[in-house]
Amino acid sequence: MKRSFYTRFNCFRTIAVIVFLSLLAVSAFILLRPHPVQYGIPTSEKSYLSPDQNSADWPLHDGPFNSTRYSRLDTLNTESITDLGLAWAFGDYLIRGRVARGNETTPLVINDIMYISGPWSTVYALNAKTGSLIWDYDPNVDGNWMRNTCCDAVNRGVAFANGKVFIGTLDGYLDTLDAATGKLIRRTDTLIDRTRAYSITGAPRIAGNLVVIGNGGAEMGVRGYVTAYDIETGKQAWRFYTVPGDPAKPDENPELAAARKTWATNSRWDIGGGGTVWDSMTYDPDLNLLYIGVGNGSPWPVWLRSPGGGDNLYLSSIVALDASTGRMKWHYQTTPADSWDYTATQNMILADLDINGRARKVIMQAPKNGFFYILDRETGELLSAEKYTHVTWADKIDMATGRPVMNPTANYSQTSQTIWPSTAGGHNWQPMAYSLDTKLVYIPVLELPMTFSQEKQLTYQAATALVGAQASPPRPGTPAAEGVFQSILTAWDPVAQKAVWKSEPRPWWSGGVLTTSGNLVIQGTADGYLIARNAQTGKIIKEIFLGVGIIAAPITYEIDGIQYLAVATGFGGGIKRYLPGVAALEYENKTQLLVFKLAGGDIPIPPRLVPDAIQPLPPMPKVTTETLTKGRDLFMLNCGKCHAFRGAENGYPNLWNMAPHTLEAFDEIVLNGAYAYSGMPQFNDIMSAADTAALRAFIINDQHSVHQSAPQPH
Ligand SMILES: O=C(O)c1cc(C(=O)O)c2c(n1)C(=O)C(=O)c1cc(C(=O)O)[nH]c1-2
Ligand SMILES: [Ca+2]
Repeated sequence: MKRSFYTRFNCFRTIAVIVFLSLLAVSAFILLRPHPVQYGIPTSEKSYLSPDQNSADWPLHDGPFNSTRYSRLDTLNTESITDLGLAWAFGDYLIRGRVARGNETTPLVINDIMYISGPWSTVYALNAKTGSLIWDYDPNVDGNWMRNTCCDAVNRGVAFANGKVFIGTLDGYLDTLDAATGKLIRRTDTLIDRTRAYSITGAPRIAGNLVVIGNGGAEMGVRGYVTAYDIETGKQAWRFYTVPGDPAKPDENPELAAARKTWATNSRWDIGGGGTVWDSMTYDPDLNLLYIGVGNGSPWPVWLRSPGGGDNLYLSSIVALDASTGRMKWHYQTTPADSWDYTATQNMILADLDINGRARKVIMQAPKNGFFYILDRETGELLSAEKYTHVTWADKIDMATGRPVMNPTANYSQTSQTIWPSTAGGHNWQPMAYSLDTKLVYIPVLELPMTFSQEKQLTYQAATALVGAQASPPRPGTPAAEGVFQSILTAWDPVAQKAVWKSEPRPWWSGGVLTTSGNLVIQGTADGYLIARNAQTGKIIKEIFLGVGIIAAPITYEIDGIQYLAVATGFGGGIKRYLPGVAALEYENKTQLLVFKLAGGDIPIPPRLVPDAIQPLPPMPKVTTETLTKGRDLFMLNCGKCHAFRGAENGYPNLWNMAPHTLEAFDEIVLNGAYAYSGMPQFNDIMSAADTAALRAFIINDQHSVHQSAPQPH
C-alpha cells in the first residue's frame, strides 16, 4: 500500500520527535550530571588519591596523594641531591611598596604550568620549566584591610579545577580566574558581615564539584564558618557555621543546636565565638567527606567567652562534613574549652594504617596543643593521641573519654601562668608531611612556652584585636626560658606514636615540609637554608644557603624527565619578632619563588641590610602619667600587632626610631591613612588627635628611657 503523504509526514514527525527527545535527554544529561572535575592530569592518571601511581604534577594544595605532601618522584634522591642548583627564580610580585613579609604559598603545578599566590592575595601563572610569567592578577585589596588581620597580609595558595583558578582574598572575596588568561570570571563575597574583622589567608579546596573556603579573624571577634560554591556557576551550595550564633535567632541546623548546649547562656555572643577555619581542609573523595580544621575561641579565655563554662563546640575541633550537603558527620574536639589559641587548623593527612592489628582509614593532625591525634576518618573515633612536643596544659589524653586530663596550671584566670606550647603552638600552619615509604610523619615542631595572663577589659570594638589575654614568651634568664624559640623537625612514627628522630634546633620558625620517594625530607628554615635530609635517619644531605628565611613548604614536580623543587621565600606571618639567627635580620627579606634542579646554577643571595641610622631623639614631651598610660594602652591595642614594642626587629617600621618627617606626618598617617596603600591603615574611626598625641608622647618618652645614651637634640 502506498503510504499517503500524511502517513509519511506522521512517520517523519514521529522520527523527528524521537530525535528531538533524544537530543533533549542527552543535553539534559550533559547539563545536569555532576560536573566532572579535571585536575589537569589525564583521567587515567587520577593519581591524586592513588599512591600506586606516579604523578608528575602537584595538582592540589596538600599534595598529589591523600594530603600527604609526599611525591613519588625520585630523580632527586639521597645521592643525586648533592648536585642541586637553581633552575629559575621568580621575583616580580605585584606588591609595589606594600608590606610583604611572609610568603606562604604552596605552588600548584598542572600540565607544566605553575600557579602561585603571593602576599596581598595576588596570583601568578608561570611556565613551570622556565619561570616566565604567563599572567598575573592583583585583586587590589584595600590596604586598610590590614586592620582586620592578625598575622600579616599572607596567602597560602590557590585551588585549580576545570580550567579555573580560585583565590581567597585578604578582604574576604573568592575570586575565580580563567586559568588560561588570568581574567576574572567571577567575584564572590564570602563574608556574612563586612563590618567584622574577617580575612582570608588560607587556600580554597576542591571537594567534588564544589570549591570551599573559610576565613580568619578569631583574634578579632568573629563567628567562624566555611562556604561551598559550585565550581561552574559560583552558586552557594552550603555554609557550615562552626559555632552557634545570636541566641535571639534560631540555630541554623541541629548540629549548632547541639553545640549551643556546650556554651553558657551568658556567653559573649557579641564577640562572635571564633572557630575560624583559616587554614586546613581536606577532602576524601571515597567517603565524600570534607574535613575542616576549626580554630580557637573569640576571646581566648573560656571564662570570659562562656562564663558559665562548657566545652564550646566546635572550637579547636576536626569536623567531618558531608561534602555535598555541608551537614556534619562527626566531630572531635582536640582542646575542649580552649583558652590558649590552641587551634586545630593544622594540616590533616589521610592514611591507611594498621592500628592494634586492624586496618584503619585514619586522619592525622598535630594541632597547636602539642598532641598528635589519630582518628578513624569514617567515624571520628579517637585511636590514639600522644605528645609530640613539650606540653604542660594537659598531662595526657584519656582514651576512655577521649578528653585531655587537664593540668591546673593551665588556668590563668587568677594568676598568670607559663604554659607549653605557646600561642604559636607545638606546630602551626607550616604543613607536616607523611612518607608512604618510611611511614613517618615529618612535623615542623615549635618548642616554646608562653606566659599567659588575663586582660581585664573586654569591650568589642570593630577591627581591633580582642583576645582577652596577654601571652608573652618568658623573660630570658628565667628557667622557663631555657630551650625556647626553637624549631625542630621531628620524624614521628604515627602507629607507635613516638619520635624516631629529631633534627638539631634551628631559629624560630622553620617552614613546612615535603617528603619524596627519593628518601628525602625537605624543609626551609628561618636562618635562610633549604635543607634536604635522609628521611629515614634525619641526616642532612644537602644544605643550600639562600640568605632569606622560608616559612612556606616546598613542592616537587617533573617536566620532560627533569625533577624540580620549588619553594617560596619571605619570612613573616604571625611572627612578632625576629629572633637572633633569623636571615631577615641581616639580608633583604626577599619575596620570591625559587626553583631548583640537578646541575642548576648559583643561588642569588639577597643584598645585605644596612642598619637604619639612629634618628636624633625629639625632646621629651611634657605630659601627665595618665597620657603616657593612655598612649601605651593605645599602642598595645592598635599598633603592637604589627610594630614591635621598643622597635624589636620584625620587618615592620621601627616606631622607636621614627624619622623626623614621619613624626611630623604622624596624624596624616595614623588618622588619615597617608600610607594606607602600603598596609598601614587609618584609625580615624576610633582615634582622635588627642589619642595620637598620647601615642606619640608614649613612644618618645619610652624611647628616651630605652636610649638614654642616644644623642640628645640640641
Ligand atoms: O584564629 C584565627 O582566625 C587565626 C587566623 C590566622 C590567619 O588567618 O593567618 C592565624 C591564626 N589565627 C593564628 O592563631 C596563628 O598562629 C597564625 C599564624 C599565621 C601565619 O600566617 O603565620 N596565621 C595565623
Ligand atoms: Ca588564632
